[in-house]
Amino acid sequence: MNKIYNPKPETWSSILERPTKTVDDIEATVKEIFKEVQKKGDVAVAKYTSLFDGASIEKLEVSKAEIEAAIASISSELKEAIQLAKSNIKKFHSAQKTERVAVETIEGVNCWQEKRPIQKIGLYIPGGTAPLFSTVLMLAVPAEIAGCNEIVLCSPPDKNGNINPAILYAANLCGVTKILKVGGIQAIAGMTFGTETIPKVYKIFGPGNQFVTVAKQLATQFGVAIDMPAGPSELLIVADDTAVPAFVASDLLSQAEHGADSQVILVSTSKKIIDAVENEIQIQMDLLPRKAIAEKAIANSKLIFVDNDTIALELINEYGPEHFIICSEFDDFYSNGVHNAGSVFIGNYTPESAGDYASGTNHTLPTNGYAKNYSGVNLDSFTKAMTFQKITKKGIQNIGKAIEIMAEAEGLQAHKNAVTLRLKAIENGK
Ligand SMILES: NC(=O)c1ccc[n+]([C@@H]2O[C@H](COP(=O)([O-])OP(=O)(O)OC[C@H]3O[C@@H](n4cnc5c(N)ncnc54)[C@H](O)[C@@H]3O)[C@@H](O)[C@H]2O)c1
Ligand SMILES: N[C@H](CO)Cc1c[nH]c[nH+]1
Ligand SMILES: [Zn+2]
Repeated sequence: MNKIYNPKPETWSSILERPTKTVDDIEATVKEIFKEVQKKGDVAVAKYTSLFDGASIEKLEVSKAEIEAAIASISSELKEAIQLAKSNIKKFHSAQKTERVAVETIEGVNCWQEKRPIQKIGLYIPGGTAPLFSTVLMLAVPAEIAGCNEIVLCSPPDKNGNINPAILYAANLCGVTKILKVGGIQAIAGMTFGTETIPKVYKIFGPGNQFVTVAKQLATQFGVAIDMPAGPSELLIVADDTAVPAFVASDLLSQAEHGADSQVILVSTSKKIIDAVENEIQIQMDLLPRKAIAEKAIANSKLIFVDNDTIALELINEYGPEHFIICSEFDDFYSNGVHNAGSVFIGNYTPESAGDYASGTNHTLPTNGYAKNYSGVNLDSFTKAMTFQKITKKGIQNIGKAIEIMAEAEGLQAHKNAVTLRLKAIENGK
């Protein structure tokens, strides 16, 4: 890991640069695959599934028999763990429901806002190097609460053409309506244009590698909404002498093991903690089954010493991490002062893994600095806010003159007439 002491603010952006490929590196491939899927549908999907996943798929859609076999293969221990996580995710996301907002802005002018579910949605569940069935819970549970009625799920098949049984189990448990064996760019293209087998959706959700993330961004150019760019995982920890080095190292490794392009950063006001964490990382990393992956991410990662908490907070807000862990005596200072982070974890007993699986918060979060302008997935991600209004005769009299004057000033006579005709009708006793 690179240790950096008191970096100057003008060097922060280069020090904190993400190790991910840039959009430009990937865009040409994404565009080519989109074009082909749009033109050739399932044939193109099959071609790219064979190329990138090494699988030859006869039937893209997962059958009932495959789902039943998956349910039977899951241990009762895992089923119980999934149930506990689902229950907490459901509790936290149900509490995010907002009431209908209704206001009489002026006598006779009634305005209100109501939420409506997005009817057709697509969920992308990563499966390249680890089958992230926990992501099914994070997306399908709030989708069900919101009332989305068509929930399509895409996940890459393994070489034998199968999706991991835990993904199928969780999808079935959470009301997914169609499961398709397709991943990567070809899955996002399929849900964008629709193919013979993959339904076209209105909004695509879910994390993925850089190929998936760039594909989701391209999908928006074809009229499909996306949740946000949720790419390779990131974690920034701020720790002082009250932190436990072994805990801090375990958290950093938990996100490093996602992928070689994950980024983990420690910011500290204590040189002692930096050295102790560095030592612990080496000890713990050697024992990990995914050591080869974690090692690459750790090689890119940074241990940064700063003189005080004010500088640390500025640097953290400049970076905008997906996950932010606070292990500091001054946790209120950091939690009140952080503006740019996807999800915040406070205290020595709040590992990031809790949010990944079971505490109840959502783990689909903005990466690559997008925490500066995007929220993570939440209940509102699955709804649209629609406004309504009903105006009485008294109401149009109250606002009519203002509308006429404003329409006239914009040079829009027809707008003005729509009010004038009504005001005259009221004057004439109609
Ligand atoms: N931000 C979040 O909320 C969040 C949550 C969970 C996971 N993640 C991230 O999701 C990612 C999952 O990545 P993954 O790779 O394991 O699974 P994935 O399902 O995202 O990607 C696998 C697919 O990528 C495609 N692909 C691979 N190499 C390619 C190439 N050279 N050209 C074109 N397409 C190619 C293949 O089609 C393959 O099916 C990780 O980076 C992890 O950190 C992020
Ligand atoms: N940490 C990931 C989000 O960046 C989510 C996840 C799923 N499973 C384990 N972790
Ligand atoms: Zn994780």
